[in-house]
Formats: sequence, structure tokens, C-alpha cells
Amino acid sequence: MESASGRVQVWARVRPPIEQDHGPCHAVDCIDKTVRVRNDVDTVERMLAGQAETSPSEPREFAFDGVFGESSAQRDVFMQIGLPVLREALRGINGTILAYGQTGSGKTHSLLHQSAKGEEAGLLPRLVASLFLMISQDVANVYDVEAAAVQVYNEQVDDLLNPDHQNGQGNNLNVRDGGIVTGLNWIRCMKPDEMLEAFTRARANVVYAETKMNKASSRSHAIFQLRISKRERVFEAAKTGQKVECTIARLNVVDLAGSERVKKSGSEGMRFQEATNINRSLLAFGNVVSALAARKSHVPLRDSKLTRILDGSIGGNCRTCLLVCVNSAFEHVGETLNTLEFASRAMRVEVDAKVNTALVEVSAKNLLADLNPEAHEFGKKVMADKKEIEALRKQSAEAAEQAKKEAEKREKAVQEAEGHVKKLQQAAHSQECRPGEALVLRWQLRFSEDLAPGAQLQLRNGQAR
Ligand SMILES: Nc1ncnc2c1ncn2[C@@H]1O[C@H](COP(=O)(O)OP(=O)(O)OP(=O)(O)O)[C@@H](O)[C@H]1O
Repeated sequence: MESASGRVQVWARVRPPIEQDHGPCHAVDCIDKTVRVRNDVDTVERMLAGQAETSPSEPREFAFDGVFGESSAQRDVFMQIGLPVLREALRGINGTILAYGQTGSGKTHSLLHQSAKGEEAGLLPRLVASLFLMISQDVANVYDVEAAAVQVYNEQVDDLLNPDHQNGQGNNLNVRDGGIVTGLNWIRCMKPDEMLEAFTRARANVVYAETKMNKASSRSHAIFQLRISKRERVFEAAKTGQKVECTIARLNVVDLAGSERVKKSGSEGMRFQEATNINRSLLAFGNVVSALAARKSHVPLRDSKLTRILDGSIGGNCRTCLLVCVNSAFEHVGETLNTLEFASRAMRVEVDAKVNTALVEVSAKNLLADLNPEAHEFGKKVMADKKEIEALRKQSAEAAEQAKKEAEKREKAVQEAEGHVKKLQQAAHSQECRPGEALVLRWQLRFSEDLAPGAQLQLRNGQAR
């Protein structure tokens, strides 16, 4: 069974300064795949607290699989993180992409941003568009794609795609082992627009609110899920009733709510309760990552709804990518260091993701769908192309063999001619050779030049001697 093994892959992204930022920025620098955090703020605080030390603290450095600086483009994030995970999902390997970081650090922007300007689109819309593009180019296989979306809000799991979500339907769902949410609506999508529309609808149901740290702060963890199954297209009616193998992958894009210090975010009342629940579930998530990184026998997955949903999606049989987002402002250095330390720990979580397969029966209905005229024409063309390529490959192998034989023949003739030339040369220059004979031999030698490349050179060398 094929697999993708290794460890959780981690990237860091530094958010550029925005209008709402106060105080000086650029406490964070990106050098190659390393994030360097200047920690002078600590020194200032120590000085103000009356401590004698005045020398600045050493900057801290963290190395990751990749780093996106302040001027990085949304496209780079997708190409490095989203695309490889998508490619693996099309092979049947589960994938999870999580964004983690302090409130206002750019998680939602990186993952979910939708914009009329294509270049500003976040990872999820790009992933959806690429998925359907890849599917449309693969005529030999049939795909089944479904979408679902949930949020964990105040320790409650809500179906964001329930048609009656606004009236409380599909709220407070149960989570079974393996992160399966019972009663969740899965929407079958045939086109990118259908899936984009579904995710836009889901996003509209996520709870956002303004805090001092972020004008539209996610007050819940949002999880967008895709189920992708793939099997070979059937071209012959004879296959009806047979079982064919299909691959099945689950792909999660997780926009975690940001950790926040309520003193800074100014959260009160409802917002305070949300912040407390966010911090508590992030702590549970951190504990799960630490236990997995330390390969502990007990992993506390049941400590929160978030970790229950992520059961099976962090390491193990799931290619897991973590994008940690940080704010470059000096005033947030403490949170930035916490985030980067967490990210370093996550890099120790092992991944051993397998290709997930199942057997499906080719029913008459499947066959009808597979044989729709357009697909059938494509299929026939693919088969014809395959045969033509095979014939061309055979022809070119035969031609190469023939050319090799010809070259060997020529090489042999040249060697014989050169041997002949050498003999004539030796005789022509021989001391015993009489003047008349030498003239004849030289004449023959010149005649042989046409046969053997190099003979002229040898002759000249001979004459010079
Ligand atoms: N790379 C970026 N380039 C430009 N603006 C950005 C970038 N990243 C984030 N922003 C802006 O910063 C603000 C906060 O970003 P965002 O809402 O994505 O943060 P967040 O981490 O999801 O916060 P929260 O946890 O509170 O939901 C938004 O106004 C967003 O447009």
C-alpha cells in the first residue's frame, strides 16, 4: 500500500502591518526558512520593572518547512501548502490544513479570503478551483466530491450547511470516534461554483464579531471538509455488476479561532465567554499536539469538541500541514513566541498516511454515467492515444536498434580501413622500400584517405617524420 510518511509540516506567515495596528512593527524577520523574533521588548519591561539588566535579549530563531514574509502572496501559500495536499487527496490520502495563531494574525485571510481580485483569494477557494480543474483533465477516472462545514462555537458543534441553520437546526451535533459528526449535511458538488457557493454559505454562518484586536474576529473554529472518491471510468458494459477499487480521501481546511488575551481584545460579556472557550479549546489542541509529539500512549482527544473533531486529522493516517500566523508588532512578541514554540513542537508529530481504498460495485446507473457520450468519446480517444503511443514507442525502439547496428558496421569498416592505412604507411616509410614502390604505395595511401578518417593526419605525420 502506498503511503506518505514523515511528520507534520509547518509553515509560518508574518502578517504585514495594517491600519488598526498601533505601535512599532517589524519585531519579526524572515530569513530563508527561519523566523527571527527580536525580543528587545522583554528588556524594556525588565528595565521598567527596576531590574538591573539592560543588555537586550538575544533574538530567537525558529526554522520551519517554509516561511511566508510580510510581502508574500496568497498564491505562494496555496502552491506550497494547498496544492501538494490536494494532489495527495486525489491519490486517496487524507489531508488536513490548519491555521493557528493569535487573534488578528491573518489565519482567515490566508485560508478563506474571497475576493473579486483572483490574486487575493485564499487557500480554500484556490483549492476548490484546482480540484475541479484536475478532475476535468482526468478523463480516465470518475470522481465523486462532497462538501461539509462545521463550526465549534462555545463547545458546541454546528452544521454550517444545514438549510435551517439560522433557526438552530443542525446545532449541537454529536462527534463520534474518528472525528465523525453525526447528522452532518454533505453536499455533492459537480462543479466548482457549487462547492464555492456552499462554502460561501457556510462562511456566512460562522460567528464573527468585532474586538479591539480584529474588526471581524472568528469567534468559533471553522472546519471545511471535502470527501473525494475516485475510481477508473468503466467503458465496457461487461463490467456491470463487478466490483472496482476506488480511493477515498477526506480533506479538512481548519480555520482555528485565534488565541486572545482578553485584556488586549477588550472582550466582555458574550465576547468574554467566547474568548474563554476559544482559549480552553486551543489549550486542549495544544495538549493533543504535545502528547502526539512526545509519542505518549494517551492522547487527550476527548478534552474538547475541537480535538474530538480533529481525531484522525492530526498526524497518523493524515498528511497534516500547519500554517502558523504571527503579527510582526513589538507589542505582540509574547504571543508570537508562544505560537512559534507551539509550531516547533508540532513538527515532531509523526505522519504515516496511507492510500485509503474501498470496493464499489459498477451498477447499471454508474455505467450509464460513465458512458455519457462526451466521456465515452474522451475515453475512446484516450484508449486510441494510448495504442498510438505504444506503437510509436515500439517503432522508435526498432529504429534505434537498427541505427545501432548500422553504427557498429560502420565502426568496423573504419577500423579495417585504418588498419590497412597503417600497413601502407609502414611500408611507404620503410627503409627497404625502393623509390618506385614507395611512389605507388603513397598513391594507394592517398586513395585510402577517403575510407578512413584520420588517415590523412597519419600520412602527414608520417611525411613529417
Ligand atoms: N497577508 C495579509 N495581507 C494583508 N492583510 C492581511 C493579511 N493577513 C491578514 N490581513 C488583514 O488583517 C486583519 C486580520 O486578519 P484575519 O481576520 O485573517 O485574522 P485572524 O487570525 O483570522 O483573526 P481571528 O483569530 O480574530 O479571527 C484583516 O483585516 C485582514 O484583512
